[in-house]
Amino acid sequence: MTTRVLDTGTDKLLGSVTDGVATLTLNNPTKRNALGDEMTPALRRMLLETETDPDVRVLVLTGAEGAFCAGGDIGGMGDTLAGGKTPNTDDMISRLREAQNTASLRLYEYSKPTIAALPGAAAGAGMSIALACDLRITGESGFLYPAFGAIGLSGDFGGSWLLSHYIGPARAKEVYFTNHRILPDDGLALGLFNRVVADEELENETQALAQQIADFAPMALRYMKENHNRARSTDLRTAMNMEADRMIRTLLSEDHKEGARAFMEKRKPDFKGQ
Ligand SMILES: CC(C)(COP(=O)(O)OP(=O)(O)OC[C@H]1O[C@@H](n2cnc3c(N)ncnc32)[C@H](O)[C@@H]1OP(=O)(O)O)[C@@H](O)C(=O)NCCC(=O)NCCSC(=O)/C=C1/CC=CC=CO1
Repeated sequence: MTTRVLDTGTDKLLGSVTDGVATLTLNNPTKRNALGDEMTPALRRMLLETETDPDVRVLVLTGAEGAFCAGGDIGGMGDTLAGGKTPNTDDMISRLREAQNTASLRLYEYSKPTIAALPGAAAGAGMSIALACDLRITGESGFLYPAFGAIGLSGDFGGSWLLSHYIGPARAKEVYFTNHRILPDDGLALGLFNRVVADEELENETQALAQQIADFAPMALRYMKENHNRARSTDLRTAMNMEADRMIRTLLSEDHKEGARAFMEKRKPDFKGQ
């Protein structure tokens, strides 16, 4: 096992790569890892950097010291979105759109599998970011919590869209309207959590799952993700046409040849990402 530390440029975001798995840790524990002025641009940069890093096959996003992320920093997010100037609605909308696109949308469209690991609260934009990941694994102390309603806000970072798609609009609206905390067992039953594990097992279980996925062929994983993401916005015929297109591309790949050879030779395949 070899671990490479990533230079994120700030101690508000920690990063490392171990055997094909990049782990980014939101690190602002006195504020439950709220997104602040240093963390958000670092996250944006590291998502781009890890996506293009050929050593990275799976991304894990987590939080330090018992929380995932408490969303925007309540004390400072208005000023940040105003760019330190007198608030101007259009400018603030542009800045928020940019922030959402470079976090939630980037994660949703990230060309490699992503896993959110929740050691505690994923609240506000933190919940949205967790929902933008492909898989969610939570410790017993983890939960999803909109938080917006409690402070007079409507919601951002794609949480409304994602939750509505995952659990249906009526249930998603109720979660938002009543500011309901989705605890591990409920989240598991709703299909929002893939796994619930003991808090002390969260890191190991997440790395084991990530490692299992990282052993698969990167091109196949990328196309699987695209097939599933696009399925939401298309009809069956179009979805099957796109499946066929991606299937043939993987069929012609070196990794498929290696996979087929390994099957015949009754050994584990060694996928090179070609
Ligand atoms: C449910 C909680 C996340 C965790 O509850 P708990 O574990 O009981 O912890 P607390 O005692 O409440 O909090 C510990 C300390 O952390 C501070 N803190 C927590 N969240 C934030 C935050 N978001 N911003 C700033 N500081 C925060 C809290 O004040 C405590 O500090 P002290 O020890 O000094 O007292 C719970 O903390 C909670 O509900 N938090 C608020 C969630 C929330 O409303 N988030 C914002 C939603 S809006 C949003 O996300 C919007 C944007 C828009 C702009 C840009 C970027 C992103 O999002």
